[in-house]
Amino acid sequence: MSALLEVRGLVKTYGSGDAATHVLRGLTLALEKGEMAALLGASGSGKSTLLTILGTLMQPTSGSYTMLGQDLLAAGDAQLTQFRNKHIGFVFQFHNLLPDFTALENVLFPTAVREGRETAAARTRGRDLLARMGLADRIDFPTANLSGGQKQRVAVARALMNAPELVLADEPTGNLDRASAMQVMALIAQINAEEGTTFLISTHDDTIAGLCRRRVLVKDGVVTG
Ligand SMILES: Nc1ncnc2c1ncn2[C@@H]1O[C@H](COP(=O)(O)OP(=O)(O)OP(=O)(O)O)[C@@H](O)[C@H]1O
Repeated sequence: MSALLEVRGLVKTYGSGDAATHVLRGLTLALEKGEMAALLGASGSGKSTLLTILGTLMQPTSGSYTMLGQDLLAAGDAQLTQFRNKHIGFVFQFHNLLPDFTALENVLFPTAVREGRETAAARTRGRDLLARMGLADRIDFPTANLSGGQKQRVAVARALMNAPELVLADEPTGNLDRASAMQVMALIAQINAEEGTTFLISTHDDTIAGLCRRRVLVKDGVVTG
């Protein structure tokens, strides 16, 4: 495996003065290409903060961040947007799907908006991903009519649409029952094995963490294990 990303000495402080919350206190973490890692830590330890910074959606207070050889803290907004669209996928606990649109439209939407058009190749990839998520018979269903587990599988397919090197998942199984959670994790593991996509998955659930090959524990603002 080779290096995908590295953050060093990451500090994130929200607010200032008496109201300051010191969340990350010099955190260092490297992820290799093809890793599947669980991100663990008590509530409020900074997991979402770290995922948001890794996703280039927020700047740290200080520290360094390189991914695929690029210094992402030196990049401008337009450059970051382009980098994020190409290389990073996101899955959240609340999937943010458009309920009136079909599963396929939801998967294609971000790519179509970015490119200003919807290509045949994109439709083929979207259909293929939904089929691999076990949703071949739900491709043309409005997502409002899908179960929670099915919706989350659509969200995983959407995150994978551009074949990103990195997928950041913030409690992706947090509101699913055990069977659906295990199904989503099995599909993530399959994509990890087949496409070499790196996953960093925050979770409070030991069983979910046990399905990942590596555990990253955040405590007192640093990685402790
Ligand atoms: N925008 C913000 N402004 C001020 N404080 C914030 C902001 N976002 C998060 N925090 C604080 O930073 C700390 C870390 O929050 P974060 O959401 O990163 O933790 P977490 O580990 O993801 O928690 P959980 O497991 O409960 O989701 C918390 O104390 C939170 O209240």
